[in-house]
Amino acid sequence: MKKYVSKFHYLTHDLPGFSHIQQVQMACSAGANWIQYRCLTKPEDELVDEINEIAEICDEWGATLIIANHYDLIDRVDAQGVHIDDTDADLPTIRKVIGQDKTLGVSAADTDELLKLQSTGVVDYYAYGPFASVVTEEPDGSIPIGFNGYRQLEKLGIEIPVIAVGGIQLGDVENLLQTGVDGIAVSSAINLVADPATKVKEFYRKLY
Ligand SMILES: Cc1ncc(COP(=O)(O)OP(=O)(O)O)c(N)n1
Ligand SMILES: Cc1nc(C(=O)O)sc1CCOP(=O)(O)O
Ligand SMILES: [Mg+2]
Repeated sequence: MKKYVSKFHYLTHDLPGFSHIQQVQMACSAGANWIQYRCLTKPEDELVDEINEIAEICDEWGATLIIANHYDLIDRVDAQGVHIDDTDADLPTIRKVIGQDKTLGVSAADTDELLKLQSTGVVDYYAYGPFASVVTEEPDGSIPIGFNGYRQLEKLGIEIPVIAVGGIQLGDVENLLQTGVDGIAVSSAINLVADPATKVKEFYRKLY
């Protein structure tokens, strides 16, 4: 079943002084229609309450909510889907757990991983990157793929939406779209600036 996948994925981040709930309120009120809750610090019981609070905000604004990694929580939260950052995860099992109606996104760092994911037949979109270096992470040896990395995709016969991710700045958007990617995912370029809501609006103006 083909599912709608937005051209713009806003990702929350664990930040002092700017909670996930505040981030989602900011993004939705600035017009974001696709929110990924990406919390790497809280225990599961706290996650459920926070996700459901965030789900209410998303409902109010008509935004889609995706949760990062915690697919086992899908029956306890009001979210449209999950994003899995481990390419080696057992994706057919995850699909069985979440069901056919939920959206399943997965991260990939090279073309072999993209093709491997495609062969599973259970993924709705790929997040492919990093496009550039990710300022919020320790270097993990992954090589930024740059514009050329996305241009190679046409030859591969990838049929599922590809979302560019990792180190994307506003000024990269036009050139990224020209490579043929279906959308972009952004966290730091919004969450770490003085006026994140204005930045969300600027990303939307570039994308639509
Ligand atoms: C849309 C989207 N893209 C990427 C990620 C997470 O990034 P990744 O590098 O795959 O995972 P970490 O190891 O950094 O957690 C995401 N959550 N969503
Ligand atoms: C957390 C994360 N890691 C990525 C990787 O490719 O390793 S992409 C990503 C999502 C956010 O990226 P940004 O903050 O640069 O927008
Ligand atoms: Mg990463």
